[in-house]
Amino acid sequence: MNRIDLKFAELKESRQPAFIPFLTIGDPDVRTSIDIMKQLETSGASMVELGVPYSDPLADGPVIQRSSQRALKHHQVSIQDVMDAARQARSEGCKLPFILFTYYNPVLQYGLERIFEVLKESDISGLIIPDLPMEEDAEVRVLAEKNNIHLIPLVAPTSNDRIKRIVTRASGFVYCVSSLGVTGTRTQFHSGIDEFLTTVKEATNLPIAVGFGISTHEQFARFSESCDGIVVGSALVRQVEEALPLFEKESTRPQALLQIHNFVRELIGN
Ligand SMILES: O=P(O)(O)OC[C@@H](O)[C@@H](O)c1c[nH]c2ccccc12
Repeated sequence: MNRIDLKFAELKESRQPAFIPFLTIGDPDVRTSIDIMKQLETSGASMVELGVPYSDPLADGPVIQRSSQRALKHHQVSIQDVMDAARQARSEGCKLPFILFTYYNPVLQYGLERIFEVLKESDISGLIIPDLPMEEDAEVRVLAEKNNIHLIPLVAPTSNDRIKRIVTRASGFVYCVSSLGVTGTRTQFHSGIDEFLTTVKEATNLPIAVGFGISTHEQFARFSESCDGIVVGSALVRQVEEALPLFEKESTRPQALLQIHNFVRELIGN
């Protein structure tokens, strides 16, 4: 058990879905990311995916690609910087369960043994590595289990007979990708999305979360029926992008955070 399990159990009691935002840490700077993390908690987030900016985000659409470029424009934002940001947010009272979101290359460079020790020290409860295939995840899974960190797998509508194998090794929750292709807001999802979600739900006792393309309350409500959690990245990152000029001046930062608050309230329903 860790913060992620406790949060899902709490939400199950109140029959509410988890709202799981994704944020590129360091966009536009780490201090602002920490302020946004705290705002997200106030506004109703259940846990948060802390994105490590990456120069080659293959699975990301234009909004998150731009966000990574902004974060990396002025300075390197490493896995260590993101874990330090998580510690800082925690020390400032943020109680959200944290999920480190990173591509595999930076993990290998950081060091597999070391990353799990520091994740644990940083009170980060989950890890998502979108480009780590199940066939290569044995060593990572062993270290994750040893450190009580959930290695959260992604399953796609095309996973088909792999779904069973992926979910039997899952931990924390299963991240169901709603559509094929890259991240980014969408008006429609994969044609067999509902059957896909049912298949995953039937294959595991773990909570299932859905992500990719969700940006409106109507979409959020629709998936609240069949999923235990809903991930929203690009639509939120877009809000950060639009609020950049307000974040730049101390006097207008509260207005920037209020814009993010209003977006979240509209998305998840007041
Ligand atoms: O951005 P969207 O369409 O709301 O999807 C969530 C997504 O951003 C987040 O979970 C994520 C960011 N980068 C990724 C790469 C692969 C899979 C998922 C992700």
